[in-house]
Amino acid sequence: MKKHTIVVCDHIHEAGLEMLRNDESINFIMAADEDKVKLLDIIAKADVAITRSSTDVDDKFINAAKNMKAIVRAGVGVDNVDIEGCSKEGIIVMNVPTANTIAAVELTMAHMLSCMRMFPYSHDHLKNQRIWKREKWYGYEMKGKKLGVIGFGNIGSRVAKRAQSFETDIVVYDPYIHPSKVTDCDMTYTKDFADILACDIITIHTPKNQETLNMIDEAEIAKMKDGVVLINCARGGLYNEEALYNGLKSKKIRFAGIDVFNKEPATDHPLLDLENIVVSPHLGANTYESQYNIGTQAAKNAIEAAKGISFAHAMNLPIDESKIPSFVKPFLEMGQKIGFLASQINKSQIIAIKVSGQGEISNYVESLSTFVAVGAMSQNSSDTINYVNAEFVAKEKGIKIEFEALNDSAVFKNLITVKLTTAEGTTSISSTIFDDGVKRIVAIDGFDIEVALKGDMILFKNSDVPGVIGSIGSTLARNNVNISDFSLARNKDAEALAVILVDNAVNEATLNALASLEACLSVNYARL
Ligand SMILES: NC(=O)C1=CN([C@@H]2O[C@H](COP(=O)(O)OP(=O)(O)OC[C@H]3O[C@@H](n4cnc5c(N)ncnc54)[C@H](O)[C@@H]3O)[C@@H](O)[C@H]2O)C=CC1
Ligand SMILES: O=C(O)CCC(=O)C(=O)O
Repeated sequence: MKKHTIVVCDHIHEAGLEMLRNDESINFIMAADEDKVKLLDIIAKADVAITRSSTDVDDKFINAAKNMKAIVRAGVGVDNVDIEGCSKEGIIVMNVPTANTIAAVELTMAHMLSCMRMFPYSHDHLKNQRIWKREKWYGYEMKGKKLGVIGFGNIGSRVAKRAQSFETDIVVYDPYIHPSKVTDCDMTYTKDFADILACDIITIHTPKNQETLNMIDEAEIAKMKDGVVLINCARGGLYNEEALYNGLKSKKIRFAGIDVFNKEPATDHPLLDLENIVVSPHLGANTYESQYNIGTQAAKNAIEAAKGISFAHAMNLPIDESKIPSFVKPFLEMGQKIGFLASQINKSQIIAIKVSGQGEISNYVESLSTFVAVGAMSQNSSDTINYVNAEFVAKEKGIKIEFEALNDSAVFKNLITVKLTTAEGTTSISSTIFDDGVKRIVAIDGFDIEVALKGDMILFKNSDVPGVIGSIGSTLARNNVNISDFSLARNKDAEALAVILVDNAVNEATLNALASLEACLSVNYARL
């Protein structure tokens, strides 16, 4: 079996490392403690890399990453990843967008309250200097103050909600959202940045890019209230650091809470010399819960990307995400998984891939076909297949990719059907996503079946005679395979198909034992 190499470039949670170690198809290399120059040699072998903010994905990294299919940024911000450079080399960039949201929100609140009450300073006075001087430590209340929130995404919106419970008035600036997202929460939405500058406390939660770099500079600080409090737990440089220093020094800015710096590590930064600043060394994501979530999600996404099953939260897709409604992306991911599944059921040389869409998803069937092709061609290919090169590789291999929009389904709001034709014949799989968000297969080769699209799956086709379910169950039990879900369907030709989800990997001997059951017509095994 060809092993896929995943290199972990920065520290992630042990649970994520364990997932990489335990997957027999993964060659896992831990390089978090390697010197960044040596790392360049190591990533030359990598199919996928997992990075955090300590590893810059720059031109040196990209040039060294000769085999790289994908990079998983184990966190949100991708400002240290050259996404355009990656796209040119066909490298998919993925992030883990919500796993550390709460950690970052709560750290922001800690900074805000620390600034309002100068808490770390009074703590230091008593604890380290043994001075009891209550009259020195008068702070301010959050109640009745105006908090300006720049960026109302996952983190900003939750910071705003938490501050609201302190009876703080919230003013939000985020030109990329619908104002009702803010006004529905009884907060004020503004398009005028001056309204933010007029607040008592300002916190920023945007990505760092050309538009947001130095968003708060000398001119903006000059327009602020005297005694304003500024918080930055997003990225260094969103507040110009020199302007921030000057504002704090002159006491125009009363206090600042800063988790992030333009250049990190920042142990020698002039801001650290000031006495009206609370700092932390980029700890936004540092909770046990968040690191567990990020580590395991990054590992799962890296494994799936290495195998070509899916590229969750890909940021450089061949389609403009801002032009597709949010319901489409999970269908694209599902399409890739279905392609991958079909290629495990029908293992011969691929001749054609046809994708049909019904419902609103039919408007996106061309993009869907690219995702299905990536999934289908990844299984038995020594090439690196991704969204960027899938069409080209298919053409080279003589694989025909077709797509069509069909009339709405009588049953499903949205339905996609993938037909994979190989030298052995055609396999057809239909799938949908129900309102609960779970991706489900609803038909395989004409059998109407309902089964979740995940995990280890045995597809057992048999003549529809009594006693088959029992003998499948006892064969699996004898081979220590635990069934987690069993779905059964029949067709009009007196045949039945069982799709059995199992808890652990199934070996060749077990599959042979199933194949030898009297009524068996075929057995297939797929791993998603
Ligand atoms: N300190 C830390 O350890 C952490 C820092 N972060 C940083 O926080 C940032 C925000 O994270 P999330 O809320 O999860 O991202 P998100 O993508 O959910 O939200 C970002 C929001 O900023 C808005 N935005 C973009 N450009 C803007 C502009 N010019 N003006 C106003 N709003 C603008 C977007 O419309 C979006 O609503 C990340 O990009 C990352 O850099 C995230 C996690 C941990
Ligand atoms: O894990 C990290 O590198 C810090 C988290 C962070 O800054 C992010 O997720 O954007």
